[in-house]
Amino acid sequence: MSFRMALRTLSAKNAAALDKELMSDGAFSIDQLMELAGLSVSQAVFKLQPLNKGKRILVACGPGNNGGDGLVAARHLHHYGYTPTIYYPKRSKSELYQRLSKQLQDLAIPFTSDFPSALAATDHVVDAIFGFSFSGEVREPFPAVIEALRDTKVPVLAVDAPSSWGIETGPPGEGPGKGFMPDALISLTAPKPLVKWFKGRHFVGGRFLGEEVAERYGLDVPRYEGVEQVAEVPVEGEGKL
Ligand SMILES: NC(=O)C1=CN([C@@H]2O[C@H](COP(=O)(O)OP(=O)(O)OC[C@H]3O[C@@H](n4cnc5c(N)ncnc54)[C@H](O)[C@@H]3O)[C@@H](O)[C@H]2O)[C@@H](O)CC1
Ligand SMILES: [K+]
Repeated sequence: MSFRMALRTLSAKNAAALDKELMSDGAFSIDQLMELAGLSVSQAVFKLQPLNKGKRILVACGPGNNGGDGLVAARHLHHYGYTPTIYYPKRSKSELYQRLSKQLQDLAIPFTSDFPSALAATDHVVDAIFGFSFSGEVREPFPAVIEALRDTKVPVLAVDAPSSWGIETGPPGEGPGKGFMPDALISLTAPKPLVKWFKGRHFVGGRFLGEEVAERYGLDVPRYEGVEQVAEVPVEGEGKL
């Protein structure tokens, strides 16, 4: 395979443990981590879809923290000059999500319940449906959404994982996600084992990991340039992160 670099990966179990540790011993709040994760996602969009190539960004959000990253990214994208639209069919009732949604509403960012129409009228899609806690068969209302993402010609950026892929096992052999290969992926904190099957542009974001924690979890901290919140994983032979 020509693409994958030797960045060490983080299993779903360790990703959850690391999150927990950052929010206990690490003294981070979920809001902070999500803000930094979403900021990274917005910067990956900026690299993939410069403003002069089309400003309409459809952000598909799932019910968990992966969806939260999408909500945060949409807010940043608005401030960069994009026109985001949110598809968020299973809204979390938690206070954090209500605040993130309110912030978007105050910016007059539209929420849609008609995913196919929104997809037909966008320049880029952010797949923030499921991340490292996805398991089992895709439940309603998401199968049709995953199928639409699989079949669309609009470029798709997946957040942390292509939604419906197994975190350790990669592309599903059946179901709506069979054959789904997003154009780009942004891994948060560290790539998950599924990256070994991913073909496309690959970024790492979530610039909050210190060397000591990274070492303990057996991870590499990517070489972020200057103020960048994302680092692109180079094609093998093009240099090392
Ligand atoms: N340390 C990090 O890297 C950070 C990661 N964050 C994000 O948090 C994500 C993980 O968030 P969560 O643990 O909340 O989980 P996810 O957002 O991955 O998904 C969990 C949600 O999806 C639902 N779900 C799971 N399997 C399903 C299925 N088969 N069909 C339908 N619904 C299903 C669950 O009921 C739950 O509501 C990461 O992937 C990343 O995007 C950030 O928000 C914070 C910092
Ligand atoms: K995703």
